[in-house]
Amino acid sequence: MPDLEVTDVDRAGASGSSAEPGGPRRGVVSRRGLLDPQIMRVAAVEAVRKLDPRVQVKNPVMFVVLIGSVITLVEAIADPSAFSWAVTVWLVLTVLFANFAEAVAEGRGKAQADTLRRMRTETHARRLRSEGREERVAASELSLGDVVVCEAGDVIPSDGEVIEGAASVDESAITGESAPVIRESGGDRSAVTGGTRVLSDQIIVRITAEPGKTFVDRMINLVEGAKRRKTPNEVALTILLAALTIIFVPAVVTLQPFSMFAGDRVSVIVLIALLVCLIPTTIGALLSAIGIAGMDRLVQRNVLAMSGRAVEAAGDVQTLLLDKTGTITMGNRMASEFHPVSGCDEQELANAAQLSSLADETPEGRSIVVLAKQRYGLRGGDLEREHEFIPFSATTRMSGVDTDGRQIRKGAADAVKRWVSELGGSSPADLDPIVERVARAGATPLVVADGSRVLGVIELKDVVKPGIVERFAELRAIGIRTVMVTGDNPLTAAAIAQEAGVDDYLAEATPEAKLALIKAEQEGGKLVAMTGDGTNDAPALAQADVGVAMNTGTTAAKEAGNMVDLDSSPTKLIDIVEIGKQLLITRGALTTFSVANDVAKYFAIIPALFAGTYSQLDALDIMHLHSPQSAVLSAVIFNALVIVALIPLALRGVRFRPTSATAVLRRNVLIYGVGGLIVPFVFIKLIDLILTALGAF
Ligand SMILES: Nc1ncnc2c1ncn2[C@@H]1O[C@H](COP(=O)(O)OP(=O)(O)OP(=O)(O)O)[C@@H](O)[C@H]1O
Ligand SMILES: [K+]
Ligand SMILES: [Mg+2]
Repeated sequence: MPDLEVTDVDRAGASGSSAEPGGPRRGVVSRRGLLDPQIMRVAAVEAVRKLDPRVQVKNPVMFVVLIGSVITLVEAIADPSAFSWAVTVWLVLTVLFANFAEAVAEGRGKAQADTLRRMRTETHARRLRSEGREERVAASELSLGDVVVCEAGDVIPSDGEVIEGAASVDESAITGESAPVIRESGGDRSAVTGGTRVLSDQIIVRITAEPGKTFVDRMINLVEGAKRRKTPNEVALTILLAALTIIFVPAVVTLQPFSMFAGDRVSVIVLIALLVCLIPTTIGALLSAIGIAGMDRLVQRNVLAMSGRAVEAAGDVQTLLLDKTGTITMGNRMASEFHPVSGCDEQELANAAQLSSLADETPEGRSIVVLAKQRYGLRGGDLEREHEFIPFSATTRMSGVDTDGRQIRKGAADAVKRWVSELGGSSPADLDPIVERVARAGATPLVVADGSRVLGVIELKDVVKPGIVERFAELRAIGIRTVMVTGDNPLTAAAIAQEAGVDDYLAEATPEAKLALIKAEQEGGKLVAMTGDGTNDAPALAQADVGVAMNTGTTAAKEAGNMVDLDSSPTKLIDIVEIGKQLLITRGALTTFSVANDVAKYFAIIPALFAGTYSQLDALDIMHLHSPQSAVLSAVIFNALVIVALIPLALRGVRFRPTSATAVLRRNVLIYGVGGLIVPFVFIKLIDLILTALGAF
């Protein structure tokens, strides 16, 4: 049983200190920079491997370029010329550059996956047989429902739920946080992760993960992008890009009759080069890199996103729901005082409170036993008679014991008062003022009743996590409304809501009420994020568009959400929203740039190509490129190089400042649209000059 001393350690661990602006801590997160030479080397090899048509066919734009390069290759072999070979080489390079962009984006994740794999190897477990005997097995042999013992020094062999005991655990291998955290049976902090290490005491853990499906396994899949699927937005954009590609095929092919009419047949090579310049290769090449890099940026901030869709949704979130206990507050509510009503003394209240909590495995229940024991000694003897425990549930908001003809209950004030009146009792006049006083101070009042007789109130203290007010103000600045939802009473909720600076709160919320609130917001057309840690948050986490579970939370919560915050920081959503917005803006900006670019290329090359044929086009030939062949090749080279030039932007994301959506849009159209129109003219001319100087054409 944990005593009061460990609490301080625990607070340090659960404090979500990442909310502080101090240096980042890293667990499995790779420290490598995105453009690290090692990652670049691996990516260069990957880029060649990705030439596989089965890979390419998933990206219609680049697939067309690949087919084009095969055709020009055949032409170059059949009728060799410096021009045909040059175009062929640059078309292949175009595809390679696109592959390279994707491979670099994947690089850091692959490195992290390797680190995680090393962590997973060769752990042993002490499995408990049903007769109570212990046996040593390899961690990989553990299956769902097995029960294992872990002692100080042991690595926890797989994911599980603590069913007995409490221990301090070093989770730094996963979270990078060096302060130990408490893991204990009952309540919202019972989940343990395979690969973390027990530092003190002993716990009995029931395995909750099937072999090969542990948290670390999922993390490996995730950072490696092995199971990455296109998000609906990406699919939609890919279809649009494919459509643009298809439209350009006839547009290019019909150039042939024009030139034939003038008695000057355009070669297949030129037509293909032209087509590649016109289709949206820039965004086609960088689209998946942008998505992968977004997920990677989240991992860098210790957030694991299980779906790319959630990351995108985060960019548009308007409402954030947070649960109170464990998310906004530290979450170890400790009994700090007994307040008897008149006609009852403190010892009687403490004894009843203790009796009702002896089997209450929640942190609240245990802290009540500790406080009562400190003041009046242990009263376990009362339970030698027949008894039945009533466990706490988020729906009844009560717990207690039936023993020796007595029914003792403790719980939320309204719940216990209702129970008392159902038994024909009534609450004493001084109860409400006590409850109110405790609640107004931001503490949680638990009313204790022995049958129909109310004895008094237990005060449970909790502390708001530091630094939260400022961060909620930031959320407000980017237009997100914060709502605290809690099972606690309205007065406590109001006090904590004010202290934390949330915009709104919902009190006495059952799991169903939390779920209903999310649905209501969503029906209003809003995207909703939810942050929570408890099993009672799980339905809401599953329903939310962005469900962020605290890593300190229960397995149920972590499985229900679509993101896990390894730092368990309630304000991590600010980072998540920022990364989501950045992802959407980056994709939009590069799409704008890409399309503007293609339009510009059209007007840069066509006049050069036909100036000799149709002299009317001379007026349009503002660039005066050296020759038609030089014009085409310059455009192809520019088209390939622009992909390389934009890789850093695609990976890092365009800079994000918290401003309104219209301001962002205006800025992007200006920079990336107008820029996209001008840049090709400048660089194609430059490349043309270089080619001419080299005496190429
Ligand atoms: N072990 C317990 N025994 C009896 N009553 C409890 C116990 N733990 C909590 N309660 C009461 O039940 C209420 C609801 O608890 P619940 O865990 O659903 O929500 P919460 O943790 O207070 O809020 P949040 O949803 O913000 O985490 C608490 O506010 C408290 O009054
Ligand atoms: K293009
Ligand atoms: Mg909770």
